[in-house]
Amino acid sequence: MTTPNAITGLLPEGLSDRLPPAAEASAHLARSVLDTVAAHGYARVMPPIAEFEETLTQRLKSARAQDLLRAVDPLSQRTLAIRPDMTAQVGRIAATRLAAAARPLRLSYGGPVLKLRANQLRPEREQLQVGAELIGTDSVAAAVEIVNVAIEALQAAGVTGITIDFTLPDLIDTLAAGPMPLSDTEREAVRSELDAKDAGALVALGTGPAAYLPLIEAAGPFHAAMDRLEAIDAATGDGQLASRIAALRAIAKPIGWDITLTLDPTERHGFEYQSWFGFSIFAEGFVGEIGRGGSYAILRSDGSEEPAIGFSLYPDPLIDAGFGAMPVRRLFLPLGHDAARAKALRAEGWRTVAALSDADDGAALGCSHWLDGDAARGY
Ligand SMILES: N[C@@H](Cc1c[nH]c[nH+]1)C(=O)O
Repeated sequence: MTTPNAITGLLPEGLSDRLPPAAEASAHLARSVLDTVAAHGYARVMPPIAEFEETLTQRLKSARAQDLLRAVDPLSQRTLAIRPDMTAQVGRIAATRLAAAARPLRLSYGGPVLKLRANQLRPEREQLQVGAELIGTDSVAAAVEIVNVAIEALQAAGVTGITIDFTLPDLIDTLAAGPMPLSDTEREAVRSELDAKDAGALVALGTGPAAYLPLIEAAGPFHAAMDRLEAIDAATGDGQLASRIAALRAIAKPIGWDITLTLDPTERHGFEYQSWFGFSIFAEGFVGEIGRGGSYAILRSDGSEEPAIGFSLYPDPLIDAGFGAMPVRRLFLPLGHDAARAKALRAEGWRTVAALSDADDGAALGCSHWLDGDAARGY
């Protein structure tokens, strides 16, 4: 007979517990990011963990029905989904309950999100997401603010070796509809070959698709890649890209020398609903992105669109690596200790662990010190 999960404590794949001290480090890191964005005027919202499936998937322009963890709600008889991303929820709040609030509207959020499938880079399906959204504009000034607040939030949390990889999520669509025409099927094929950076396969698609070949080269360290992108724009003789190029340069300009900038103009992995501008955030020593952001459009109930821009951080790998950990001083209080002295020590930042019986062992309970009369003594 197999043991029921209720007894083994087995959790579903990709879901796990955070134990001490990582659970507290996680809360501390999230607090640090939220405090940084709050200092820049972003006010926190707390959307629910689940909502009607269509409100999660239809609020942002170009968002496709995603892989969602769904359940039929016995109360409403409607399909609910657990949020895989909070940006659409913030968009819903901005478009409905905060529709009359002054723009630009700055909102922040933090909480768990659930991805239906884990990937090899991130086996966890539940992830902490902390971010900020600037609603009412997706101007260059807004992009400068969002990128810099994201960097500041990570730096305040102690992260170093940050790389920002810029992308132009709707670049292929813009070029295909203008100077470098493609049919719909060609466009999909060009996208996947550019994703794979497969020059041979791109050329084999025909002359229309082959025109996109130079874009493979326009990836890498920011300034060199930007020069190549400019050359592509000049060669198509169209200047369609000129405003995007100028915008990217303006966004890059105020970013500190200690941040590495790269450009991957056709990167679209993870940029499902972002429009003219997107960026991924990497940190040295971590595989895969630790954050992502960009411009997008929120659909209002009357069918009109509102521009917005924001970023989300996924700090779990940072927490696993020890970021957010706080040095704590734990003080064991033996039976019969001086309660007033213990209270005073707590006010000084000590964490106290009071004995409940003679059998309690402070050192075994993780205390570094014990209260001996008035004094804290090390074990
Ligand atoms: N929520 C997006 C990033 C984003 C925030 N705002 C705009 N884009 C993500 O997690 O991929």
